[in-house]
Amino acid sequence: MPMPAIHMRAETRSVERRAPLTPDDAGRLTRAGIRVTVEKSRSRCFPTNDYAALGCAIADEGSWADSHPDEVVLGLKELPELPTHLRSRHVLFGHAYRGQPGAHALLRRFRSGGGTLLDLESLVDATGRRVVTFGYWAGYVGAALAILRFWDQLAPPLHPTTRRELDASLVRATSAEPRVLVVGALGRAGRGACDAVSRAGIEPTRWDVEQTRSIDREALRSHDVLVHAVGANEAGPPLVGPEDLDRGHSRLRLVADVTCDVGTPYDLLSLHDRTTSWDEPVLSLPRGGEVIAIDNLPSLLPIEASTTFSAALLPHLVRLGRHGLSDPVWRRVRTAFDHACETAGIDTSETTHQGVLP
Ligand SMILES: NC(=O)c1ccc[n+]([C@@H]2O[C@H](COP(=O)([O-])OP(=O)(O)OC[C@H]3O[C@@H](n4cnc5c(N)ncnc54)[C@H](O)[C@@H]3O)[C@@H](O)[C@H]2O)c1
Repeated sequence: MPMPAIHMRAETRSVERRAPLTPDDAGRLTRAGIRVTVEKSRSRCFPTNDYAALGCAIADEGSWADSHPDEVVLGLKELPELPTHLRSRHVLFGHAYRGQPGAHALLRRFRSGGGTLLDLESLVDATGRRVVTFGYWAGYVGAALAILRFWDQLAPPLHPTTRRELDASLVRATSAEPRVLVVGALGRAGRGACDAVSRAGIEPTRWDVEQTRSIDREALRSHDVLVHAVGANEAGPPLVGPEDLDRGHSRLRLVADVTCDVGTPYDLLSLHDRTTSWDEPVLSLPRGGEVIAIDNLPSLLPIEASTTFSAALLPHLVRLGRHGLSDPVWRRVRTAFDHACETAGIDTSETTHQGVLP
C-alpha cells in the first residue's frame, strides 16, 4: 500500500492568510506516517520554512495540479479555474453541495477528472454536527468589531491582526458600556462572541434556542448591540426585524450578523440583503440602526483561526490517511458529494478518469 500523502496548496486569494494545517500539526502528521507536501505561499500566516523544519516537503505554488491522484489535496477556499478536470481527492470549503452559484461547474470538474470534492462544510459527526469550523473566531471577531463600532473606534479598512492586538483595542476608552445580547450563545460562534464581549469588560446576555422559542421583544430591545451567532439549519421566523431597531421604542442600534446567511432561505434576520466588507464593514439600515455582516471574519485573525481549525482537523486527516474514505466521517462526505452530483444532474456513468466529459 502506498504511503498516504497530503498536499497542502497555497490559497489563491491574496487576503487569505489562513492555513488548514499549522506547521506543528503538519509535523504531527508526518510523525504519524503521512507524507505532507506544503506549497510555498506569499500570503500564509506561517512561514514555509517552519513546515520544512518539521519534516514536510516543500513544493511550488500550484503544483497540486500535477500531484498524484492518490494524494489528498488540502486547501480552504476556492480552486483556480484550471485545470478543468480534477483528478484527486480535494478537501476544501467548496460550497457546492447545496446548489450554490458555481456549484454545478465545480462538481462537473471533479466528475470529469475522476476526482472527489470532500467539502469541509459537510464533515459531520454521526449527529450531523460539523466537526471542523472557524465558528469560534468568527464570533470573537464579529462581537469585537461590534463593540468597537459602538465606541466609535472602528477604523476601516480592516486588516488581518492578532488576538493580542484585537484584545488591546477592547480596553474601554469611554464610559459607554453597551448592553450586548448574543443569540446562539451556546454554539461555537456564540461562545467566541461572549468571550470577546467579556474581554471588553461587559457581561453579555446569552440566548439560545430556549429563549428564542418565544421571543421577549422588550428584553431584546433593551440591548444596544445584538450579535447573531445562530447556526440554523432550517428556515424560521425572523429573530430581528427593522421594527426592533426603531429608535422610538428600542435601544437596539447595532446588529453583528456573524451567521451571515444573507440571501439564503435560512436567514433569520430580515434587516439587510447584502454582506459588508473589510473596506466598508458597517451598513446603515434605511429605517435606522446598523448592521455588520462580514462573511470572512476568521480571516481577520488568521493565526488563531488556523490554529483552532487545524487542531480539530488533524485527527480526521490521520484517519483519512490511514483508512481512506472508509472512515465514517469521510464516508459521509463522500456520500454527500455523490448526492450533490446526482441532484445537479451530473451522472456517475458519465464519469471518466480521462477528463473527456463534454
Ligand atoms: N461570518 C463568518 O465569517 C462566519 C465564519 C464561520 C461560521 N459562520 C457561521 O456562524 C454560524 C454559527 O456557527 P457555529 O460553528 O457557532 O455553529 P454551532 O452549531 O456550533 O452553534 C449554533 C448555535 O445556534 C443555536 N441555535 C440554532 N437555532 C437557534 C435559534 N432559532 N435560536 C437561538 N439559537 C439557535 C444552536 O443551539 C447552537 O448553540 C453558522 O451559520 C456559520 O456558518 C460565519
